[in-house]
Amino acid sequence: MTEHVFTAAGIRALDVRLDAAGLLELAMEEAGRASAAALLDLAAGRPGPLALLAGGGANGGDALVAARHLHAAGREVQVLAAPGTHPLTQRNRERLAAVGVEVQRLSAAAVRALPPVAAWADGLLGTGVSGELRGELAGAVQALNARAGQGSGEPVLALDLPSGLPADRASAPPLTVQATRTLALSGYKPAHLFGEAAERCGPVALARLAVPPAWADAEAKATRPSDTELGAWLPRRTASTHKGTAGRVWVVGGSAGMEGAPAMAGVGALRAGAGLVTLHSEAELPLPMPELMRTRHADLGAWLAREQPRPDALALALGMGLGPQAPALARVALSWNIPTVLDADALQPELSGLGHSRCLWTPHPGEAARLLECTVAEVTADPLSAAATLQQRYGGVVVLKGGPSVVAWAGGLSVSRGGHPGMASAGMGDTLAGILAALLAAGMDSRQAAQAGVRLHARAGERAAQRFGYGLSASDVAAELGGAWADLSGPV
Ligand SMILES: NC(=O)C1=CN([C@@H]2O[C@H](COP(=O)(O)OP(=O)(O)OC[C@H]3O[C@@H](n4cnc5c(N)ncnc54)[C@H](OP(=O)(O)O)[C@@H]3O)[C@@H](O)[C@H]2O)[C@@H](O)CC1
Ligand SMILES: Nc1ncnc2c1ncn2[C@@H]1O[C@H](COP(=O)(O)OP(=O)(O)O)[C@@H](O)[C@H]1O
Repeated sequence: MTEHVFTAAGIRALDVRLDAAGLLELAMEEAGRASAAALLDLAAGRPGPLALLAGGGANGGDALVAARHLHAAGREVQVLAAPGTHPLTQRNRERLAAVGVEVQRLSAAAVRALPPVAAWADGLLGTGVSGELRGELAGAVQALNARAGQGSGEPVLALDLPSGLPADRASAPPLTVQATRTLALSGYKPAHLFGEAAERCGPVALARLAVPPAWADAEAKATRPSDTELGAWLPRRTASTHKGTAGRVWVVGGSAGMEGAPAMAGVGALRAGAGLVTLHSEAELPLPMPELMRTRHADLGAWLAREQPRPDALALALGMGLGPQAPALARVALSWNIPTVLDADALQPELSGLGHSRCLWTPHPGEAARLLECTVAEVTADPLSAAATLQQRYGGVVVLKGGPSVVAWAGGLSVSRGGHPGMASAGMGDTLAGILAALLAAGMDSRQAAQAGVRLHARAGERAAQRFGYGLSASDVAAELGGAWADLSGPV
């Protein structure tokens, strides 16, 4: 099932819909029940009470509901709460009192004074945070981090978000809760997925809540498609498929000293099912697999100018190690209007506006910063917005690579799952460019090819990491593509 990624504004809009339908209170009840279950799981095997911290807003309401469910399950709870500002939070505080649970006033001193606990729930602040933490919440968060970080072993479950962490950004302010785990409510937020913010969350689990899918689709900023959905898009071979119909890929790249990049792209294309892969270069390229074909050109520009796009299924991957002539060659390739992946040296600002519906741009954050004429930090602080802006400026479909990668098309965004930190090594992006070209050559549309190709690559990385760990190389990842394909779509 598709998961959603919401900004804080998206959650506010969703809450307005829930409220209008009389469902917001039920959603808080569900959030609290899921939080109680997640806290029990985190505390499993640890002695002592469960401590719940509640802020004044709806995030605090979730914590108070969780406390009621834990109490009903026979667990000892210690509840520290700020005065309720949200009506549902006040109501749940009254309900907690009615079942006999005492609520202490939240303060840093009260956090420090609690006896050893089995685990903490941080329900101080969720998507409603604005600015740096202030007042008693700042003190309480410092006291919590000090306790949990001082070898007490007391784990912290963040409800929706670690308090103080803005939902929409990958960067993190100096003071936020450092969570052991986070339970995302309704959907993921950008902070759960990217950069330093994701590190403050720890591993993130999702509690969907009973939100109608159409509302989630309407209010989400991005989706996170499941492997089953992506696998269903992958092309299927039949007994009558032959190499000419499986898809033909031309890789155009390489220059003196950069001979490996197009070769890696070629391997990626072959391993992703392309029937015929030819490397075109002015340089003498290595052939890491004898199944690859290679044509050396005296002048790539003159060759491309003479060539006509073939009528048979053909996709281009252009730019890997190509050097300064890449943008001029990319211009010619784009004028052919055939499925094309532009990578590495072909990712240049002068190509702005030239993308078409069958072309993919595959920048890493450094290349994205060059294309957007901004800093890398600006790209990585908000990868969803950066990918959307790139798509608007360049056209076609954009794959902003990273852990995770973002795919942007006209009118939509998706975030990839999985991958492995060992994939931060040379040639990994070249392999991806080849995979994407193979999927385009097999007839997939560019949006689906981008989403499925990025996940195939990430899945192959996960599989290769089981064997090679951090010593992962792009060739190891390519070798796992067949297995990754089977994981997504079942045996071929
Ligand atoms: N559909 C869903 O997913 C559902 C989500 N739900 C939950 O709702 C949560 C969002 O709740 P929310 O909008 O009430 O905001 P929330 O995070 O509690 O913060 C507001 C409070 O924080 C305070 N405050 C703000 N900044 C501050 C600062 N820097 N330093 C100190 N204080 C600061 C602010 O005070 P004020 O600024 O008003 O003085 C106000 O009291 C969401 O994360 C999820 O947990 C479910 O319950 C229902 C369905
Ligand atoms: N930490 C990570 N987690 C998941 N995937 C990653 C991670 N680091 C890098 N990758 C993936 O590896 C690839 C690296 O691409 P790129 O930087 O272009 O490599 P190169 O230019 O060396 O070929 C991208 O597809 C990216 O998504």
